[in-house]
Amino acid sequence: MSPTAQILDGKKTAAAIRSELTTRIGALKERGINPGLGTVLVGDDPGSHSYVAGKHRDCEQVGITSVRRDLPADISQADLEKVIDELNDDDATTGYIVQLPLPKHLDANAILERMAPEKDADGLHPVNLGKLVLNVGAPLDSPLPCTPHGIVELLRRHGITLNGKNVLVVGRGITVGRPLGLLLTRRDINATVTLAHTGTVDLPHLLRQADVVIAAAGFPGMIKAADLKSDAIVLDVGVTRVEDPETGKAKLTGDVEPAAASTVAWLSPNPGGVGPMTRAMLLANVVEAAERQAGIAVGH
Ligand SMILES: Nc1nc(=O)c2c([nH]1)NC[C@@H]1CN(c3ccc(C(=O)N[C@@H](CCC(=O)O)C(=O)O)cc3)C=[N+]21
Repeated sequence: MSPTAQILDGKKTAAAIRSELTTRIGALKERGINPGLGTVLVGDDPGSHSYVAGKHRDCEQVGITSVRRDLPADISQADLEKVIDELNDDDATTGYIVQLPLPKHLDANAILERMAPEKDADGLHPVNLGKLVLNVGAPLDSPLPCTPHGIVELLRRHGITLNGKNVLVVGRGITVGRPLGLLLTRRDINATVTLAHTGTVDLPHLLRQADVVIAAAGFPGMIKAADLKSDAIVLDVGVTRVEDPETGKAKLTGDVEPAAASTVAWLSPNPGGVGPMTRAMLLANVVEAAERQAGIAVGH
């Protein structure tokens, strides 16, 4: 079957956002403010390395200074905390991220909590997640988590509203599913959200009722085309690295069966969908943090 779904084009949308941000970065620089992103990467996972490299390329493109802190896989909690303290105190770093997941011997929650909340470019600090729960602030006073924000922006810029729709989020991870459920149930978005996870008993039953499916579970092919409504809007967020049997090279695969491209109404491709939007929203968080730190109204 040929593809019939309309494409939620994350690559193109992210490029438009980067271009808007370039203007705001120019305005900041005219006032003598240089937004700067720091990245903290622990260990040598190839996937994490490639994501972090992408973030630095994006920064370069829009005129954000970026600094890398690449640390050995066996770094101690105390030494990693020292790096966090340095970044909190470094005026050149207006925002930074700690690439997740961290090696198992490290306490990721303690690291996130040690970050200065106003420098949290990922929106994953407990204070910023708390503001999301309390429904205050973001994006004016606090950053939103990048992937949930990217999903909302991708839909909005394709003219899709969620008011009154049944949205099924698959996955309860801290970077996507959990905060996404909170964001989509805000009054201004007004979706009815079901949050499914590995303990869900009858996923196909939920899929058949869903107007919108956001798959962020990390299991390739777990969302079957046959279970999706023909008018469904489907966002494929999951990223799993698998080896291409033909070339032997690593490639990225989403959670949605590829056949869905010819059975549903809208589909975000993967790659080329939510991934680029996540990166664009990271840049937006860095710019907004610099605007707040300079006392400029966010978005101006
Ligand atoms: N502290 C933290 N913040 C994160 O935002 C974070 C993280 N840890 N850990 C891992 C996940 C994963 N993630 C992706 C970002 C961009 C793409 C992306 O741009 N993907 C491209 C393809 C990139 C490629 O081919 O390598 C695409 O979908 O088109 C994918 C995945 C951010 N994460």
